[in-house]
Amino acid sequence: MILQVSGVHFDYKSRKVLNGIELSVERGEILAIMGPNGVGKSTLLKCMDMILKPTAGAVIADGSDLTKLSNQEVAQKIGYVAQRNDVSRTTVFDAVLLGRKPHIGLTVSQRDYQITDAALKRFGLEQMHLRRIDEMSGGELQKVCICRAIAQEPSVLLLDEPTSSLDLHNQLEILKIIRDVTEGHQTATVLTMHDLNLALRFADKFMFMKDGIIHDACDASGVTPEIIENIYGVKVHIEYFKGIPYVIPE
Ligand SMILES: Nc1ncnc2c1ncn2[C@@H]1O[C@H](COP(=O)(O)OP(=O)(O)OP(=O)(O)O)[C@@H](O)[C@H]1O
Repeated sequence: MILQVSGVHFDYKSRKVLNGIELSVERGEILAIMGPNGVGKSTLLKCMDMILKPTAGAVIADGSDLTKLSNQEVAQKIGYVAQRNDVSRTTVFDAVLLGRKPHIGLTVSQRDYQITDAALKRFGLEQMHLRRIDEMSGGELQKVCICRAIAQEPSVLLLDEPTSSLDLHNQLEILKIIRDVTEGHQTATVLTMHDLNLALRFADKFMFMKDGIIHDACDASGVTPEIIENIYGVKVHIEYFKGIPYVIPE
C-alpha cells in the first residue's frame, strides 16, 4: 500500500464536504475519483496534499503520516496538479525545473537538469522550453504542469482533471505517459475526471463520491449502470469494445 486515507473529514467553515473518506492505493495503480460537480473531489485531493488540513483522519503516503511532515517532506512524496494553475512569467524549462525544488539542496545538480530535460522530451515540450508559460494556451500549460509534477518524482501523483484542456491526441498521450510512469516507477496516481470513458480506459480502480463519502469502489469491470445512475442520476448502458467498457447514456 503506497497511499492510505483513513476517516478523513473536512469542513469549509460550517459546510461539511468530506465525511469520513476511506481509500487506499497500491503501487503501480491509477485510481480515478469520480462524482458529480461540487461533491468534494478537489477538496479530497487538497487534503491528500496537505494544502488543506483534514479536520480529522489520517493520510499515510509511502509509510509516513503526512500531517507530521514539513511542506518540503510532503512535496518529496506527493506531486499535485491543480484544476486551475497559477502562471508566472517563467519559461517552460524553469517551470519544469521547479518540480525538482523539493529535492534540491544548496545548488541544482546535474541530475536535476537531466530529469528536467528527460521530462520535457517525454512530453514533447523540448522545442518550446524557452517559451513563457504566461503566453501559452490552456492545453499547453496543462501539459507543462503535469510535466513538472512528473519531474518532481513523487511517490504519489495527484491530478485534478488532468485532461480538461487537452485535445483528443494529447488526452491519450498524457494519460499513457502517466500510466507508464506509474507502472514503471511503481508509484501511484490518483486523479479526478468527468470523462467516464477516458477514465475506464486508463484507471485501474474507481471510487465514486457522493454525500461526502466514497459510495462505491471497484475496478473497471465492476462499474455498472446502477452505480452510474445512483451517483449521477443518469440512465446508461455499458457496452464493451476490444475489452474496454464504454458508458453510453440512454
Ligand atoms: N474555498 C472554499 N470555501 C468554501 N467552500 C468551498 C471552497 N472550495 C470549494 N468549496 C465548496 O465545497 C464543495 C466541494 O468543492 P470541490 O471543488 O471539492 O468539488 P469537486 O467535486 O471537485 O467539483 P467539480 O467536479 O465541479 O470540480 C463545493 O460545494 C464548493 O462550492
